[in-house]
Amino acid sequence: METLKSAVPETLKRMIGESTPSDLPLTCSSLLDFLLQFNPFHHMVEDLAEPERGLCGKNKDEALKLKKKGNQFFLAGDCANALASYSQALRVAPMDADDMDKNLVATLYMNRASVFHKMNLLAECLRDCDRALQISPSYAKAWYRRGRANASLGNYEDAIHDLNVAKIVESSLSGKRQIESELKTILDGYNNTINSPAQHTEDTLNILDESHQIELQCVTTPDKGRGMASKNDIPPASLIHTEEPFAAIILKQCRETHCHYCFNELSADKVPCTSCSIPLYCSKYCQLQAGGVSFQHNPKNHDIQENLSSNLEKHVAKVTLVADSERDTKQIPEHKHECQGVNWPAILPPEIVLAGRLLVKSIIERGGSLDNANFRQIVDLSHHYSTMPPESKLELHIYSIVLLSCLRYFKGFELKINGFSIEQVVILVSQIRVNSMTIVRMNSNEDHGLEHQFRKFSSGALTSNVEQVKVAQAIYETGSLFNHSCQPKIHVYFLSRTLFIRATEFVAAGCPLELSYGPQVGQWGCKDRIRFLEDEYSFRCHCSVCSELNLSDLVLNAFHCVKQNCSGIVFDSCVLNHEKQKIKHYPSIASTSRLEPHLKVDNFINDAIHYGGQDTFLNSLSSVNPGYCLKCGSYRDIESSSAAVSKAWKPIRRLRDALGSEDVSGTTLSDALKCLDLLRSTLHAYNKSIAEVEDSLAQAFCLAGDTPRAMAHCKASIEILEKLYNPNHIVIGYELVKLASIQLSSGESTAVDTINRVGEIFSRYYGSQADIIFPYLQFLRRQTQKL
Ligand SMILES: C[S@@+](CC[C@H](N)C(=O)[O-])C[C@H]1O[C@@H](n2cnc3c(N)ncnc32)[C@H](O)[C@@H]1O
Repeated sequence: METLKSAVPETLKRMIGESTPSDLPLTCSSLLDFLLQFNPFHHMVEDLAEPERGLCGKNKDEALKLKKKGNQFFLAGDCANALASYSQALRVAPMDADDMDKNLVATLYMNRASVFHKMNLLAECLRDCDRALQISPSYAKAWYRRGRANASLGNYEDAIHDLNVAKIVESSLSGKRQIESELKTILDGYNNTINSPAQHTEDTLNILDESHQIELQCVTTPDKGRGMASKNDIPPASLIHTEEPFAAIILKQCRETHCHYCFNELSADKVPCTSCSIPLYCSKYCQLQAGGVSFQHNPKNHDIQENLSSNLEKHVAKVTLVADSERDTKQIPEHKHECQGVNWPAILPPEIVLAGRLLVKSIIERGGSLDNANFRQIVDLSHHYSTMPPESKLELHIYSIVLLSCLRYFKGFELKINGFSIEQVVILVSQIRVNSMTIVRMNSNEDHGLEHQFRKFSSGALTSNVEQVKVAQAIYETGSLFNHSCQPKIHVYFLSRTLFIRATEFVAAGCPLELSYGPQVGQWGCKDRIRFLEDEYSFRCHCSVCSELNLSDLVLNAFHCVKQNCSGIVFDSCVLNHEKQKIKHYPSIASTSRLEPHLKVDNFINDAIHYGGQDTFLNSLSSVNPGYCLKCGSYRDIESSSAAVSKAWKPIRRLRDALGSEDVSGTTLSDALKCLDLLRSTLHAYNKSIAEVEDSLAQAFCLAGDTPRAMAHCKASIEILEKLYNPNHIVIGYELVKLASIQLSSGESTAVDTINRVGEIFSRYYGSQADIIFPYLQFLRRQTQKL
């Protein structure tokens, strides 16, 4: 890329750097003309797109080496390494390669099944046996292994069928004898079970959610362009929108850990792509959805069928034939055009590969090429091409030409490279930058212990969400029309690839439905939020809370009045100037009619600070200087106070490090307590830093087994959060989970109320899916039954 960038003549670079969307036909075709006569460009495209040069193809020799390694590990009893070697071998093994008269892939699945069996991972073992048998239906060892795994799972009828088929297809006498003895043991076990009373099986959780009749409409405002609103009132916790992505792509850091189609965590029996060595899937279903039916096995069922009873014949068909539901790909396979063993999907940035997916899908859907006279844009989404830095515009031009050149190697459709098609890709990537959503997953949580809950919720900054992993980037056509608010009333989450949007509060008909793209009120001050949105999303936030005064923005980073019994606020110059600017820019702040009750200054005047009314407050804010108390006018030296605060953070950081290593000494704890006193006397009572320190101290006392003090600090942090956020905010829910775990470990019955409140908060955000996304909620409820 650097070679191409530096080779572009300066005049062309400038032209591209200064271009607007209407200049694109010219800039794109000029750059194409230049690159076409520049040899390194052709070499680069060949390296990326020629299958013979690709490193992402299958490789039989490599697979055989890995298989051998796997066998050695297995024999030495090293299951973890055997598993890793077989999985890697599966990734590179060509689907049609044979190894000692057997299909290599089938053998590898079978070997991996043996490892799973040894590790007692029986469901994984069964799935791998099925995969081996779908390729080689007369694979005796796979039937035998399947039978034993089924027997261990108590599926005796299946086990007996499996072993009967194994006996028929096994060629050696000793093998047949071994199977017979196994069959006898299983039959004995089976006879015992049919004589014992039937077991009650639990109903699986019904995850269907309530569906309110909510009708959405697209509305346009001058400040934010198009946005979504509802035609009717929306009660809290209602599901307002679900959608599948138009196209999606896994992020590079999750390629080895998450399924490349559904983005859930990969299980141990992951399945590779059938034609290249890049994607990994959690199941055959995902593999087929993403890659399409690219490799057809021709299982020779008739080899064994003639010796089978009709019962066994049915059993063999059930196991070896891929179910139609799996084969039936509902959408255009996203990975198919990338799947040539070529390098470009692994090397180009994800947003460019995603643009390729969008482009291909849209060409196939329209059943033609890109040279359509009526063709405006691939998707109807907004972009900020004009405001991009010149360097980004140049990169975007080059990447678009490289992407189109790579896609031409795919034979599935016709693609011309010209000013028009390049322009389409440049705009498409610009749209992806503004509109793509990041799909996140909660970190898996196998340990449901109370202490673990506490630590899990304490990790990271207090107000950040529970450990979330960014797994994929996706374009949702309707989802992209939701604008941003720093105090949203709706919430986004994902299950597999599906987007869910739910109202967390009541939303009146006609009100904008806005979600949070980034930080919210209470997380960062207004100035920082605005800068973040400008840097990351290239727009100046015009949400209602950024144009109004609100308690969180005012107190989040404020100082305490020097008079300890005065509850006044003291601002530093930065915050004060910003808030004054707000008043200047938004004169309507002075009109109480725009103020909604929650967290607005109005409320907080009546609540804690008693400034004598909105007007008085606004007047004092406009006239006060940094360092002076807004209420009594006393002066605090902000410079020395800030220095004292940053000094106080040192012992707090030590405490956090100690918490990380779970070894908090008495001195560390008492130093941190002294710092808390200092922070409390220097910072405003609702300053978020105090809440964060209270939270760390709660954690430390929890670790030390001093639950009463842990509880007091946890409650103190909740008290502050309740001032910064609305009472049903998920951040308070997270903190309440910590409180509940402390209450439970000290046997307090108040835990029941806390957990009920947590349940209410979480269901506003996730509806009945809360229990699926946060399994520990059920765990906590179960713990209360022991009280
Ligand atoms: C994902 S799109 C939302 C739909 C977009 N308004 C449209 O007309 O297609 C994001 C863009 O909407 C605009 N936008 C969203 N929220 C905004 C806000 N709070 N203030 C100003 N502009 C906003 C910005 O231009 C942003 O880049």
